[in-house]
Amino acid sequence: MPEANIYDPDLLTNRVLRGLAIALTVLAIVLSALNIYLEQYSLAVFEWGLALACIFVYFQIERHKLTFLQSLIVPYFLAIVVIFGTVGAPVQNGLYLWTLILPTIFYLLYGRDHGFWATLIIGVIQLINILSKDSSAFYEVERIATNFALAYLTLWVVSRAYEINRKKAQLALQQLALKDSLTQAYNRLGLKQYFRDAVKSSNLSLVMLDIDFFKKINDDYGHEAGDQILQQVTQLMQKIAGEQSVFRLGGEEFCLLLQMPKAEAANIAEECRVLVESSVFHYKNDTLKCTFSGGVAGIGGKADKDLSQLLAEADKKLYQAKHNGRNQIVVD
Ligand SMILES: Nc1nc2c(ncn2[C@@H]2O[C@H](COP(=O)(O)OP(=O)(O)OP(=O)(O)O)[C@@H](O)[C@H]2O)c(=O)[nH]1
Repeated sequence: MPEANIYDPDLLTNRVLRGLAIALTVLAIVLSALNIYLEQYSLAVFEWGLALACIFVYFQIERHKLTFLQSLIVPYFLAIVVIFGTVGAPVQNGLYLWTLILPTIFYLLYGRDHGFWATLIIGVIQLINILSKDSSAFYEVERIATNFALAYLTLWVVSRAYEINRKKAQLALQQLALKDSLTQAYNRLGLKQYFRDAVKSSNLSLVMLDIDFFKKINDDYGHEAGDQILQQVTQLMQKIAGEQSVFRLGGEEFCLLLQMPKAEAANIAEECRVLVESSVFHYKNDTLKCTFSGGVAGIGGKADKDLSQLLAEADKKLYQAKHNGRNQIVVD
């Protein structure tokens, strides 16, 4: 199942970036004013650059137009300002301490792998930076470097652990939202997400399926028996079509979304139909039988239909299958 795009403006990463852009704009303007006062003009120029970059990124997020490359501007600009600031300023200014916020920012915004490499490279540069300074009667740069390295490593480990667990929790929640709780098949929302990605490939087919006389199963054996049939029919279809391809639309209605031409999709649906028809379902001391009907619709060479058109077309064929006596798949 595809994941949501991380540059979706409503996602946590974008909110973090927006907050960072606002905070850094204010901070960069204040610090640049201070640096102009202290006659550190080159640093002030960098800080003005950072403020402008933050304003640009903020408006890109607001306009829902931020690209991945643009999202890199603020954190990397900040890292460059901190690195150059450390090079230019005496170590007792403590400017290098700003390096400590970078692991959290990189892990939160770009995830585990990007976070790891950015944290490693920036950490090594800053350590060399600090060690290249001269010690004085009041401080030893080796001690500063050791304390910096330890604090940086601690924040690195915490940021990494946090990001790994946040990602796991996010994926678990996404899965929960996309799945039907009774059958564990993907639900309508899952279908929409899957379709959005699958539609890029040609030869996409959708089979709409509906269990025959399901109301009678409920009436004769009870709702619990009906629930069990829904679960077992799902498993049988997943066995043939694959877990990713089976969606429960609601009630006793399912669909299969298959990346193949209509004729092949009809064969898969027919295999499912034969398997369900030949299966015996057990509920307490009863043995039950059931069948389903299906209608197949397909997308041609280019993506010429949207999901609702495809569903409507498959639904029409399903209606024909019901009308023709049920327990069959209608393609044309
Ligand atoms: N057990 C169970 N029943 C459900 C669930 N959702 C919907 N139903 C029942 O499914 C039945 C659907 O009945 P109908 O729409 O009349 O369809 P049918 O009896 O299958 O008849 P045809 O589709 O025309 O073959 C209704 O009785 C619903 O109460 C569910 O989650 N569990």
